[in-house]
Amino acid sequence: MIGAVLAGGQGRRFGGDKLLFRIDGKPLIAYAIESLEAARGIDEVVIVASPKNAGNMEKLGYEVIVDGLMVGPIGGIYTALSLGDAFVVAGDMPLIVTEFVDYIIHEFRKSGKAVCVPRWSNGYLEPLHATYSAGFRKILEEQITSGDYMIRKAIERINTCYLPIEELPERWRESFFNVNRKEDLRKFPKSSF
Ligand SMILES: Nc1nc2c(ncn2[C@@H]2O[C@H](COP(=O)(O)OP(=O)(O)OP(=O)(O)O)[C@@H](O)[C@H]2O)c(=O)[nH]1
Ligand SMILES: [Mg+2]
Repeated sequence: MIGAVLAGGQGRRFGGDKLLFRIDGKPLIAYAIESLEAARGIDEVVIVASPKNAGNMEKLGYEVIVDGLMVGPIGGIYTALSLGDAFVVAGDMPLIVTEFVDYIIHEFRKSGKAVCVPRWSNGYLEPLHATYSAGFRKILEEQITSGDYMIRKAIERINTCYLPIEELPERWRESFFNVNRKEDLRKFPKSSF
């Protein structure tokens, strides 16, 4: 299983180059990469970058695959699945809990379903902290071709393994924390900002 870290955003709310912004000397995206590298269920981590970000991401020394679609996260997932089954996260999630990642991969394999995604009791999904089978690429392709870029809709079209978040260990929830604005860095415990 591939670990895919999406890096095709523009960081508009943050104000540019969010994923390379250093926290305690380390680029924001490196936190997500290292958490995935530590997961037993993940063999290799790749960065799914926009053509614009690809050069900078390669400089970090990690494997990079270019997202030529640029239609949002759905296109990043689609690109990642060209390499096989993938656990997909956003590059702006620095607090990913490795144990939670392995739990989701385990549930994905056990279920035999095309997607395994955490779900809040209000129905909200966490599609950028989820496992996707390579076969789901076909569904994503149909969805993208139709001009609808909502990942959620593609997921709801198929037989999915939903993981009820409120029933899982509470400490795992910090996995979903993502940095969208500069002030979000204040919530980041390791940061002095
Ligand atoms: N590969 C790929 N990744 C994307 C694309 N759009 C967004 N992402 C990534 O998806 C994740 C979640 O995106 P957002 O939180 O909306 O981040 P963003 O687009 O960088 O920030 P804003 O411009 O402020 O919305 C981030 O890791 C982005 O880099 C895309 O078109 N392709
Ligand atoms: Mg975000």
